[in-house]
Amino acid sequence: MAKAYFPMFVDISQMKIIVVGGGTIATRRIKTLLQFASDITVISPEITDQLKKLEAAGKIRHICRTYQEADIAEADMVLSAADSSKVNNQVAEDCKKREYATGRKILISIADDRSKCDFYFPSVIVRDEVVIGINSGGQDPGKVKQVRRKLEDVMGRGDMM
Ligand SMILES: C[C@@]1(CC(=O)O)C2=NC(=C\c3[nH]c(c(CCC(=O)O)c3CC(=O)O)Cc3[nH]c(c(CC(=O)O)c3CCC(=O)O)/C=C3\N/C(=C\2)[C@@H](CCC(=O)O)[C@]3(C)CC(=O)O)/[C@H]1CCC(=O)O
Ligand SMILES: NC(=O)c1ccc[n+]([C@@H]2O[C@H](COP(=O)([O-])OP(=O)(O)OC[C@H]3O[C@@H](n4cnc5c(N)ncnc54)[C@H](O)[C@@H]3O)[C@@H](O)[C@H]2O)c1
Repeated sequence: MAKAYFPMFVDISQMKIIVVGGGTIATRRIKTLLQFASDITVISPEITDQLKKLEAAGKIRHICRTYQEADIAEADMVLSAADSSKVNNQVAEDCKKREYATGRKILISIADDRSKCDFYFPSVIVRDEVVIGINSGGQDPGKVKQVRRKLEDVMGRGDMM
């Protein structure tokens, strides 16, 4: 592997998480995050039916409009998964600007540009008290998905995946 990333298991249960975009990728990641976090706000003019259900169940908040800079002001973690590299890029820049102004770290993941990610969103399997995170250092997310499926075949599929 060219550059392997260390799998650091972090407590995100108290983190304020902002997700920009409410499409396929945002939905997949929010479903993963909900196993570990509860303060998740989605900023998006449109969201998937699955996200609508999660909002109706009180699991997430939804702000129904396009992204604005102020949205990331209090965030601990920001995921940007809009279908516009201009928007995703703007989110990354605003987070860096905010970090510089406050000296407070914001963990950033930008879905269409690995070079702007502070961390890589892992593929996750949770079985009882065991959490497995899979990652390819940004090299091959498709292979990561294959490995996750093979592991699930061996372990049996959980309810969440
Ligand atoms: C693990 C998983 C978690 C999740 O997303 O939940 C994940 N990607 C998954 C799937 C997937 N991603 C892509 C495809 C279609 C192509 C293919 O088949 O290969 C598929 C397959 C599919 O969707 O079926 C394309 C893609 N991915 C990235 C870029 C941009 C770039 O590389 O710069 C592009 C081009 C996008 C474009 O077109 O613009 C970037 C990232 N994707 C990451 C995570 C981070 C690195 C993790 C690692 O490498 O280990 C990283 C760097 C950053 C981040 O986003 O945090 C999830 C599998 C979950 C599961 O199924 O278990
Ligand atoms: N990292 C990965 O695993 C991976 C895999 C495939 C695609 N991608 C990339 O992820 C991004 C999203 O893909 P998708 O399939 O979820 O797209 P999608 O079309 O399903 O969803 C895009 C969402 O962004 C929202 N949006 C658009 N403009 C916005 C704005 N200004 N502010 C807030 N929200 C806005 C839309 O309303 C929609 O909800 C794309 O850039 C794609 O290239 C990443």
